[in-house]
Amino acid sequence: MFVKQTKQYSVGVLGATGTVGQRFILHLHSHPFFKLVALGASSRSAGQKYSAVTRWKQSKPIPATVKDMVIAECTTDNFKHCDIVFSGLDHDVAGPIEHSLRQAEVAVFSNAKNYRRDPQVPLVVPLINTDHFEVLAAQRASLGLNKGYIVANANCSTTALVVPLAALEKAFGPLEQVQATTLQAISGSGYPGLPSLDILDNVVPYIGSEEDKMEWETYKILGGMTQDRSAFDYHEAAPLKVSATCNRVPVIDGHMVCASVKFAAKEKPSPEAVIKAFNDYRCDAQNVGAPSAPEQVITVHEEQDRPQPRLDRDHQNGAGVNVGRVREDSIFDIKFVVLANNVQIGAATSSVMNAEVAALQGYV
Ligand SMILES: NC(=O)C1=CN([C@@H]2O[C@H](COP(=O)(O)OP(=O)(O)OC[C@H]3O[C@@H](n4cnc5c(N)ncnc54)[C@H](OP(=O)(O)O)[C@@H]3O)[C@@H](O)[C@H]2O)C=CC1
Ligand SMILES: N[C@@H](CC(=O)OP(=O)(O)O)C(=O)O
Repeated sequence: MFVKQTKQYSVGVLGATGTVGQRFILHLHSHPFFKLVALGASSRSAGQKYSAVTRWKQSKPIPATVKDMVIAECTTDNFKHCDIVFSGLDHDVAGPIEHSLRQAEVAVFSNAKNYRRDPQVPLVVPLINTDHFEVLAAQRASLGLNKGYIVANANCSTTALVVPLAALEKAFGPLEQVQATTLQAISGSGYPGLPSLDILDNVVPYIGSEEDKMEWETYKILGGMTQDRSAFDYHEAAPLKVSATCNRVPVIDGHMVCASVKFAAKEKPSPEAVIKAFNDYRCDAQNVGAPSAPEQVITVHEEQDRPQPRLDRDHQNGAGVNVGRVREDSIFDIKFVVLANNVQIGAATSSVMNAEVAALQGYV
């Protein structure tokens, strides 16, 4: 049941000074549902004005309503007055901070990896599986909570990959095998990222634990819940097998994934049918009117040399994904390239859109 949005929610941002945190600020400083009331970062930044300590790296200026806000330490007391907290915290510290805010009855929407594997925490890409919010009742019940919960969004490369996979499953049924090779932007590793002497004129064929995350997160996102909606049972996604190879490339923003897909059904769709399925794909975030939802979830580029990070990452404010080069694969069935803005739909936009849908569906 969808509830029409009438109220404004007080929201806070943890990790507000960071790469993801800065995107949160740009999304939230004038949002139709959310009023930004609290900012948190480390003790190095706490007690100081946002503009004084943040190494602001956005082309838009720090919003006037935010620049004089004073950063707080990420304690429960400092954020328990918020209805919603968005977390762009470093994973080294996110776990206990997010947990204690949930215990204080705050709805936490997190970018960090800490709770993604928790069987009662929905791992939600808002362009795909907001129906997984159904498990929140069980999460609250098992912790004795009325309002508090944690919703995680996915790893940025996983997000790029799973959106077209979800569209293919919806149109043509289960997938059997997926092989994915990434070309990931430097901003994925936060600020200041890799030293320029490591990444300029170079490709680094290793990103710690990224391949593992792409493989199992895909199962959880595309997989189902138990029948009673009390937990996720992502091993049910079998017989899907995902193999990922991850590379860091000298691009600032925008993760590209080259994917090859094998369908479970004997009948294989043509590239034309796959393009139609991508074009036709819609999601709940659009259907419920989430303000950050893109017009088009998957934009299919017809030019042979698109999508490209520099040209396409900001299409629709980076809220959808871009696909191109859809063609037959001589070993798998179909192959294509997908580009997603890692700091928008790969991070802050996902959290904000998740919270918008949660608010519209009465979960906040
Ligand atoms: N960059 C990306 O593309 C993506 C990132 N993520 C995840 O989002 C999270 C943030 O990433 P990103 O913005 O890139 O990281 P950054 O390193 O740019 O920012 C980290 C933030 O965490 C804060 N922080 C660090 N230590 C503490 C502490 N002890 N207590 C409180 N706050 C602290 C920092 O505050 P201070 O300035 O005071 O040090 C800063 O605000 C990570 O968990 C990351 O894995 C997820 C998807 C994509
Ligand atoms: N590891 C990703 C970014 C990231 O922070 O991922 P995660 O949220 O899964 O830790 C990258 O380097 O591009």
